[in-house]
Amino acid sequence: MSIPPPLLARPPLSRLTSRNLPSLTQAVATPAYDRRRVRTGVVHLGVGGFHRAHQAMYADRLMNAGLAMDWGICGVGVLPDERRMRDALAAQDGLYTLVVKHPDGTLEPRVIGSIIEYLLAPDDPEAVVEKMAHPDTRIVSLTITERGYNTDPVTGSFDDGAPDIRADLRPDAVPRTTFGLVTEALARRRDRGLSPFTVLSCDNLQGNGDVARHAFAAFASLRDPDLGTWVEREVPFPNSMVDRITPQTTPDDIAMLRDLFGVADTWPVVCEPFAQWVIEDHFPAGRPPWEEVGVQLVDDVSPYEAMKLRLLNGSHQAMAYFAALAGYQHVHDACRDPLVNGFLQGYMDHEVSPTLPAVPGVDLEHYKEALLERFGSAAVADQVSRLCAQTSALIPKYVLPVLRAGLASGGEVHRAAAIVASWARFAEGWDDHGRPLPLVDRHADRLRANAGRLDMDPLAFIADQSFFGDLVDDERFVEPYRRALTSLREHGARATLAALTHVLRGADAAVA
Ligand SMILES: NC(=O)c1ccc[n+]([C@@H]2O[C@H](COP(=O)([O-])OP(=O)(O)OC[C@H]3O[C@@H](n4cnc5c(N)ncnc54)[C@H](O)[C@@H]3O)[C@@H](O)[C@H]2O)c1
Ligand SMILES: O=P(O)(O)OC[C@@H](O)[C@@H](O)[C@H](O)[C@H](O)CO
Repeated sequence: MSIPPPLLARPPLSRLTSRNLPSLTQAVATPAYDRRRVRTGVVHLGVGGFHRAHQAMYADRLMNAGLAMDWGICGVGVLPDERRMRDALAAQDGLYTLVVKHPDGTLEPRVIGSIIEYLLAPDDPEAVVEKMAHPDTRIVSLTITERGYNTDPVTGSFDDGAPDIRADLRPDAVPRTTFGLVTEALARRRDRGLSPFTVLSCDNLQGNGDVARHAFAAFASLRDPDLGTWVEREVPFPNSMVDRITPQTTPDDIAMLRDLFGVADTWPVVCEPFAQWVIEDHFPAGRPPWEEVGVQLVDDVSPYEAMKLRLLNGSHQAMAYFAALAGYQHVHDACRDPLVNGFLQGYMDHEVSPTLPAVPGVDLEHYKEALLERFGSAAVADQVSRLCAQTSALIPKYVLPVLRAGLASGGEVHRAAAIVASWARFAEGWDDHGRPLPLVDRHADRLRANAGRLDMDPLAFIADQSFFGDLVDDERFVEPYRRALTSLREHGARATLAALTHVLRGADAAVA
């Protein structure tokens, strides 16, 4: 672990490349293995911050232990925006720095070497398809975000009407989407008599492997019904739970690495110390020995997923809009506000926990305490704006299942209703100080239009069935939602949290 700032002397500056690795200061860990010996076994779609802080880090750990040299990663960018990542990695021989930020301010930089190739699908889709079709490729993994699966948030059905999907389904289409690319590779493997690769989803979705199976089989069936049946039957799609808070890289992170450690890296990644990966052990084509580096291989990942998605990601949603409305930029600042902190604790204890199954080997009370500590890390400085982005794909997955379970069991739902109200208020576009709040969401126009009608109809936001199904018909949800929304609009986020705390204190005590 490296010395926290201030360092004794400013180290000389080196551009991050293979050739410059020996000249980096010892405070920066570098690959202990010969990268020229690493062979590609995994193709990964969606090389964002998280993949580089998590799966690629585990692969690097294995290689540093002299294991899994044939499980190197070929990164793939599916969207044209990924040209920036391609260029950044290409200029650095695929290397980048992962900086673990400890709560005491200690910084732990490590150069990760496990991504040995990178292909940009919009530039060369054929190369991407052939890479996946190659016999050495045994796993195709994904972090393409929740909306990347093209599934309806309420019904879960595959959105085959999306323009890019329709284009990829045309006869003789040159594949452009994840579905087009992966399905073409699978079809070629089948036609060549090769066994399929395992598709490993690492996105935050309950049953992410099942969701992926459903989406890929649906796409393949639309292309060719026999292929759809083959995908459904033959392609393994293990579920996995992934966890490591990975904020967006900021210019300050780049400057910190340059000034304190002498590394000129155009796109490092920063993250918290905690990392967890729980995977269903279903890899007929083989897998890296992940258990050697702390990954949990289990028969059934669903309890771990439910715990993580509802407690961690759900609490992120519980905090995000209240925090943004109150004017907080960073998660740790919001979490240190006793009103936000108390709201999160109440939500976790009284609304989420009763919906969770027992999780093997996990003490839930300890897990929840640790979460609040993780959120509270000023060193990590996670962005509230990150948690508020693309959340029409998140609220239905993390919060509404808790709300529905509470309604079904006659349990407490006031806080879940207030979270939905905070989202509606956020979508109106202004914080409590009158500053604009950007709405970064694939469905921004629709959400804004729904929120724009709240003056005339307080239920306009939750009447949209594509996000909320029939919840608007349940008065046990509507009544606390309406009250929270009115309070948010008239008194603001903090006053609403204070009022909720006051009102719910009695209810919580009665249940306890
Ligand atoms: N950041 C975290 O703390 C974290 C932790 C656990 C899990 N995750 C999971 O990882 C995902 C990515 O997070 P990130 O922090 O790396 O975000 P990011 O913005 O850094 O990267 C997102 C990646 O997904 C790709 N992508 C987006 N939409 C796509 C689509 N329709 N088709 C193909 N590729 C698409 C982007 O091109 C990019 O490579 C999250 O959505 C979540 O499911 C993130
Ligand atoms: O990544 P998303 O968009 O699914 O959700 C936002 C955050 O809740 C998420 O990235 C967490 O930081 C992460 O899941 C922690 O492991």
